[in-house]
Amino acid sequence: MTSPSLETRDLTIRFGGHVAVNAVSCAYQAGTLTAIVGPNGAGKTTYFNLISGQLKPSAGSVLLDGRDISALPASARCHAGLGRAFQLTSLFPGLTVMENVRLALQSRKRLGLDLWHVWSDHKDLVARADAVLESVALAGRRDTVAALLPHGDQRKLEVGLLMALDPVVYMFDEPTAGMSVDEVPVILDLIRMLKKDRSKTILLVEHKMDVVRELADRIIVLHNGTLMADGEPEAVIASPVVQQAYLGMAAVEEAA
Ligand SMILES: Nc1ncnc2c1ncn2[C@@H]1O[C@H](COP(=O)(O)OP(=O)(O)OP(=O)(O)O)[C@@H](O)[C@H]1O
Repeated sequence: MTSPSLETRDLTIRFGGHVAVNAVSCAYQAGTLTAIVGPNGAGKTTYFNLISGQLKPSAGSVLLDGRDISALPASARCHAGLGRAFQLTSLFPGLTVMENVRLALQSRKRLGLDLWHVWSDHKDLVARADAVLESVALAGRRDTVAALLPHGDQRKLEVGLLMALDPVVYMFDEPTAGMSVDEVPVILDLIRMLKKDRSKTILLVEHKMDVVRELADRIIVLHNGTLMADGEPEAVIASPVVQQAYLGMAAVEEAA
């Protein structure tokens, strides 16, 4: 087996006396989508926050391509290749769709204040930004101000910004939450498209078991901050302990 692109080792965080994530060790391979499931309060978002650097662990480490990134702040982890979708908070609402993507491409190349490079690379950036907009089906909206986009298109733009950063690892925390019935398939199509790139590792926190079942190559289950199941979707979903105690019969019936 090839070395994992992302790994957590004994990752732990305590809030006062409460252990929200408890010694979670897990390795994630390129070319796989892992769904992280578990009941409310299981520690899924906290685990994500520890990986992306929004929270500092009480113990344990995070490795990206074998490098220990535990001491890096969130912004440096992003530059190192961890791409996390934050629902709409990463958009510049007053800029156009094209300008948003162009800025994301520039930030990846760390061109921010180097005016000569900004100028000489401008045409290349615009061409690449157009390619990103094409892949997220927003080419027709390139000159629209982001704030004026319908909600579903804003979410597509957010995925486009993430793609512009070309991360090694994509992290989605309930990407379809709050979306209308029409918008959900659009985001799921984008995740399916990202999955085709076998060099990428995708982590997905998702409550909807039908979505998990369709997209996941592997499911891990967190409960009370502890990793309590890990394996292929069918086996994890079918395991009695997960069905009865942790997913709830409603979720299991929905997935059937
Ligand atoms: N900053 C914090 N301070 C104190 N407790 C916290 C903090 N963040 C999370 N927790 C607690 O840690 C536990 C795990 O929360 P978390 O949000 O990670 O669960 P989750 O699995 O993502 O839940 P949900 O599915 O409802 O989003 C909860 O008991 C929560 O109250």
